Amino acid sequence: MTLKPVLQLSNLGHAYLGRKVLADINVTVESGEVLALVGPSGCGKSTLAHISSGILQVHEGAIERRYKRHAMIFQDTRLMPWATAAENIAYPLRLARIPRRQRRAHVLEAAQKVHLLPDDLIKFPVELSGGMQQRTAIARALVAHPDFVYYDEPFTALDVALKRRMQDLVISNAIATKTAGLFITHDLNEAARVAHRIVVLQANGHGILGTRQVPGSPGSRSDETLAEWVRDALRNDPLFAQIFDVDERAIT
Ligand SMILES: Nc1ncnc2c1ncn2[C@@H]1O[C@H](COP(=O)(O)OP(=O)(O)OP(=O)(O)O)[C@@H](O)[C@H]1O
Repeated sequence: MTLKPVLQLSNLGHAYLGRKVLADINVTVESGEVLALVGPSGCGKSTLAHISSGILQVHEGAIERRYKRHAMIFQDTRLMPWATAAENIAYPLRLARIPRRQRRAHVLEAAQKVHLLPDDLIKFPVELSGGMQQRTAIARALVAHPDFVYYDEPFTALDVALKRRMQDLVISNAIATKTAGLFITHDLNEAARVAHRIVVLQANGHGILGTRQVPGSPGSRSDETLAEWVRDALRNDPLFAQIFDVDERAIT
């Protein structure tokens, strides 16, 4: 029996005020697969994630979602400043009307996954470091056990060491829970580290330029293997040249 993709985008397109940003997008994400989406700035990556997740309405093409529950992690953590870390993490559980006494155990479990301590949980976002805030946002995304996660450049603003730790968190969670996802990033090193496959989106709403399978699987690749693969991709694979060659200002 062949498994059906958990997310299937067919001939998806989108325009803002008549200006085409996405066209002919055909993407599938298989069960347990993390698919990275890279492309030049302004090529429509976030728009694609917003349409796929239902934040934006589909105007052109079709989406089949076969996952049960999705979560989103953004670059901006979008934590509620008036609520403690624990209350922020518990928010999806409140929305799902999980009784208060059950929420605590779920919050503690999610906090443990991202290495937040009980002392951190009683703090407000302003009292947490940038890394702790991002951990809180990841815990909030994972608390309701999603089987699909949209990552919209979640770690772009973080320094190299912190970015790596956050990537490790999402990789280990995705492996442990077989969670599929769509991971948007500007960073080919990040894409190669967290994803099984990489899709490159073209600028000017011209659709998908190509797809590459990254050898091995996330979490099992050595730093050397990854560095070599990325170096080779940037030097010898024309698919990746445009990520760095095209600038949003050139888009007409
Ligand atoms: N609500 C909107 N109204 C009008 N234009 C928009 C809107 N949102 C995005 N755009 C434009 O659509 C294009 C695609 O934007 P989008 O944010 O999806 O690209 P992106 O690839 O995620 O960009 P970046 O990598 O810089 O985050 C951009 O030119 C952007 O300015």
